[in-house]
Amino acid sequence: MQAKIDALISWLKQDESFYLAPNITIQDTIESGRGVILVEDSLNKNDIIVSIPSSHQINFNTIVCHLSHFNKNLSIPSVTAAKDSVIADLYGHIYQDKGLEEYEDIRFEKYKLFASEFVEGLTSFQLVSLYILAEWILLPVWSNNEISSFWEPFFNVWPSNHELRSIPTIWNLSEKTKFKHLLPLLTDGALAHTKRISSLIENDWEIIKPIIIKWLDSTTIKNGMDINSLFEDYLHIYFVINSRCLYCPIPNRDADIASNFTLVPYVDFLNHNEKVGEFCYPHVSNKSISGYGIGQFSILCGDHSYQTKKEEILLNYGAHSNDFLLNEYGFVMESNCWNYIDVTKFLIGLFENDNESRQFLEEHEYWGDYTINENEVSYRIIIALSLFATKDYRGVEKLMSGYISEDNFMPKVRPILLQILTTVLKHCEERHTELKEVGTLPNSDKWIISNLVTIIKGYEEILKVHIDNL
Ligand SMILES: C[S@@+](CC[C@H](N)C(=O)[O-])C[C@H]1O[C@@H](n2cnc3c(N)ncnc32)[C@H](O)[C@@H]1O
Repeated sequence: MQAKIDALISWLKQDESFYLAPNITIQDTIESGRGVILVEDSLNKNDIIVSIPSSHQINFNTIVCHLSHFNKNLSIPSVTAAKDSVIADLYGHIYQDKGLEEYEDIRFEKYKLFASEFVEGLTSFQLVSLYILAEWILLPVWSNNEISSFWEPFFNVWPSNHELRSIPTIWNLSEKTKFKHLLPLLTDGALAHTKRISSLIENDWEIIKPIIIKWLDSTTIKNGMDINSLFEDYLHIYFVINSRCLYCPIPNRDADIASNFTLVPYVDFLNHNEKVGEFCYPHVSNKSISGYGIGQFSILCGDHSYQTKKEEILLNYGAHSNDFLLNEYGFVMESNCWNYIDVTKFLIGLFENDNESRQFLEEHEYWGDYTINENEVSYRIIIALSLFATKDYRGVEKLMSGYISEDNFMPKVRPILLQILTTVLKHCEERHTELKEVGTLPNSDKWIISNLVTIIKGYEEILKVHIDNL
């Protein structure tokens, strides 16, 4: 890996606006993969840790610039206008180094399929995954390994399939996974999340698949590649993007919030910490020194300064529960204050034969979305249980409006809540035992099972706190 990281840094140094603090390095561990650590001196508030030029980021904007080098008909004026000479120079150097003539680059042929209207209609996820599939997986086959992508040093430091194997959507959608049997062992919250991402991924695949089929049909020597193997590659690429992308406004993509991201080498080595607002923070300078792209992306030191050698430099990815982290990034935290339990299924069951109460809660927008975290049982639960316990519609309306306190209802709510929490805890304990058993089976993957056990333990801790307090 060190050689690949050295190659990445040399590649980044091609652009003189690249900056890397001299006192940091990458360490690679089994627990969290690559991460950034301090090697000497200190890093203090607002110190720049790393700063990456536009030219070396992958996003909707830079991809369109690269594609338009190969496809002169592809033009999105606000994006492509400024880049022509810069990108032409860049490819000029690449061909010179390889001793190739420009016409020998197969991409002039293959990228004709990128019509302007088609590209403009894509989301960032669709374009970025399609482009990476072409540059990373297809280009070596198309060119018989003679042409490598400009982005190759970046691709080379991305996680392998094996490193991303704890992501449930991969168990759900891959034909090659060995972990489908683990899907029923997910919590309800995690499984709902898996289904949501799965349908997004399948939807995106349907949009980009016609292009991939045309590419396949026009490729004579396929080296065993077919649409199914490319789906597996796409799935891998999707989660490389998903687990490494950084929020950043992308001009012309503002209608779709999920399209506002960029992939930033080296910055994407920063691992997550649950504390919000304490660690590093990003800064995007709109001035695009490279002449194209969305701007220089920098990471600066936050309130937490670094004085100790080997201390890991961390970033907060957001206030995410373990169910979320597992689904989006394929890891969990031993202790995570953002964990919560969705107990909607258990509460809704109470109203099975009580349409009037259900309707009342629906009308007042208190039906469903019942959650508990380590600090509180949500107010929605208290409202629903107050109604269930008393059928006092007027009283509950006053409670909703804040005219009376929940203390009026708690004597009746408490025993029902206790019963629900005890039932949920029993379910968790059974699941915990089941996971331990699955973990002892030959060929079980200890790391994935331990991730699932950590999620259940987090649930048990939340439940026990509230059961003890009731
Ligand atoms: C943005 S990347 C960070 C760099 C990554 N470790 C690598 O090897 O390239 C996000 C990925 O890092 C890993 N990761 C991040 N924070 C972690 C943490 N606190 N514990 C374990 N793994 C973590 C997860 O695999 C996640 O998908």
